[in-house]
Amino acid sequence: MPVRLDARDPGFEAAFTTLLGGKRESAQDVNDTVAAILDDVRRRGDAAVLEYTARFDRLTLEPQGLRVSLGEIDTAVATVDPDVRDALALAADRIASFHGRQVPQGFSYTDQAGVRLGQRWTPVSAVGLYVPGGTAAYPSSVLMNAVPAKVAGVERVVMVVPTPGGVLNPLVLVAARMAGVDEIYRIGGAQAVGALAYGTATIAPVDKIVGPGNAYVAAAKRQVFGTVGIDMIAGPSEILVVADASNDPDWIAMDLLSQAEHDAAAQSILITDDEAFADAVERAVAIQLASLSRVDIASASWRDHGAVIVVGDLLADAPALVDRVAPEHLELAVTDPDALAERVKHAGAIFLGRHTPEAIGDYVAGPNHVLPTSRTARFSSGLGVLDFMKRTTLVGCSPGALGALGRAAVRLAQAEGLEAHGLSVATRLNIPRF
Ligand SMILES: NC(=O)c1ccc[n+]([C@@H]2O[C@H](COP(=O)([O-])OP(=O)(O)OC[C@H]3O[C@@H](n4cnc5c(N)ncnc54)[C@H](O)[C@@H]3O)[C@@H](O)[C@H]2O)c1
Ligand SMILES: N[C@H](CO)Cc1c[nH]c[nH+]1
Ligand SMILES: [Zn+2]
Repeated sequence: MPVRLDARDPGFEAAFTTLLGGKRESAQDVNDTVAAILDDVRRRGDAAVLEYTARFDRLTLEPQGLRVSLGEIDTAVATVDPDVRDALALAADRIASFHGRQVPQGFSYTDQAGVRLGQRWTPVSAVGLYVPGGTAAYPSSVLMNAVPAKVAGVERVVMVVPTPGGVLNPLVLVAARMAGVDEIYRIGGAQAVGALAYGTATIAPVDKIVGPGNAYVAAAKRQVFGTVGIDMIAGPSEILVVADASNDPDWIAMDLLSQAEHDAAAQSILITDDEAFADAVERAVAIQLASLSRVDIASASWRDHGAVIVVGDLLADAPALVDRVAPEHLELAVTDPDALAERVKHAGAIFLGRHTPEAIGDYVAGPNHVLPTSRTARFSSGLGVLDFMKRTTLVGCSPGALGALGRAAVRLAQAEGLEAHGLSVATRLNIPRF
C-alpha cells in the first residue's frame, strides 16, 4: 500500500519529510559498483565494455559487433509498421517544432566607451545520447534526445542503447534514422557511459553525455562529469498528480500507474482535498494494476514509493508541497489549472487540466520528456536545445576604448597584486611601470 498522509495531522511534517528523504536508489551500493565499472572501462576499453555487456545484458559480442550496422537500420526501417512510423514522424515533427523555438540568439553591440561586446552560441561538437533499454524500449526517448541535438547543430551524435539478450526494438533504430543519429552502439549502463566519456578503440569519446536511465546510468553520469559535460540527472520517473473530487478516479489511477510502470524505483504521488476521492483512486489503482503487463514493476513502485496526501484546500496548500517534492512531472487535474500552476515554482514539466494526461507529453506534445528527477527540478530543467550549445563572449577594444577602460584595469591589477596583468594593459597605454 502507498503511504497515506493528511496535511492537517500533527505528525504530517515529520511524515512528509520522511517521504521526501526516501531512498529510491540505494546510492552507496550503486555508486561503488559504478565507480568500479568506470575505472575498468577507462583502463581496459572495449574488453571491459564487452565483459559488462555479457554480464548485465546477457549479450556476447566481438568489438566489431558493438556498432549497429547500416544494414540493420535499413532492415528496421523496411519492416516497421507504417502506422507506428507515422506516429513517430508526428512526434518528431512536433518535437522539432517546439525545440526550434528554443534556439538562442547571440548579440553584439558597442557600448558608450567604444568597446565592442558580444555573445555567440555554438553547438557542442560530439554528444552521446543515452537511450534506456534495460526493461523497456524507448523510441520516444531517441527522438527527445536526438532531435534537439540536431536542431542545435551538433556534428556527431552518438547513441548508446542496451539490448538485453541481444534484442533491440526496431523502432529505436527507425527513430534514430529519423532524427539523424550518426553512430549507434548496443551497450548500456555504466559501461556505456564510461565508453562515451573516456573513449575505447571502437568508440571515440564525446564531449557531453545526455539522456535518462536507471540508477546506474544516473550515478555514472554524475561520476564522469568533469571529463565530459552532462545534462542533468534524469533517473527513475516520477509523477505528482493534484486532483480534486470532480475527476474520474480511473483516469487519475492510470496517470499514477503510467509512471509507476517505468521502474520499481519510480514514484507516483496524489494530492487531493477529498478523502473519499483518495480512497476511490487507491481502489482503482489496485484494480487496474492487475491488468498491466508490467504489473510487478508498477506494483513495487506504488507499494514502496507511492503516496496519497490529503490537504484542506488545493489552491492554498498544494503548491508549497509540490515545490518541496519538485516532481519531474506535475499533473493539475483541477478546474482552474493555470491558477495552481502560477503558484508552483519547482517542477520539470506541468500538465494543465483534466484532459492533459502526462503520457501525452511522453510522446507527442512537443516539449522534452527527459526531465530532472529526485527533486533536482529545484535547480535544473528538462533537456533542450541549450543543453547542446554553449556560449562564448566577445570583446573588442579600439585604442580609444582601451584608453577609456585601461586605467581602471591597471588599478584593479595592482590591488590584486598581479603585476603582469597590469603591465599588459599599461604598456599599451604608455602608463609608467608601477
Ligand atoms: N527522467 C526521464 O526523463 C526518463 C525518461 C525515460 C526513462 N526514464 C527512466 O529510465 C530508466 C530506464 O531503466 P532501465 O533499467 O529500463 O534501462 P537502462 O538502460 O537505464 O539500464 C539498463 C542497464 O543498467 C545496468 N544495470 C542493471 N542492473 C545492474 C547491476 N546490478 N549492476 C550494474 N549495472 C546494472 C546494465 O548495464 C543495463 O544495461 C527507468 O528508471 C525510467 O523511469 C527516465
Ligand atoms: N515518462 C518518461 C520520463 O520520465 C518518458 C517516457 C518514455 N516513454 C514513455 N515515457
Ligand atoms: Zn513515461
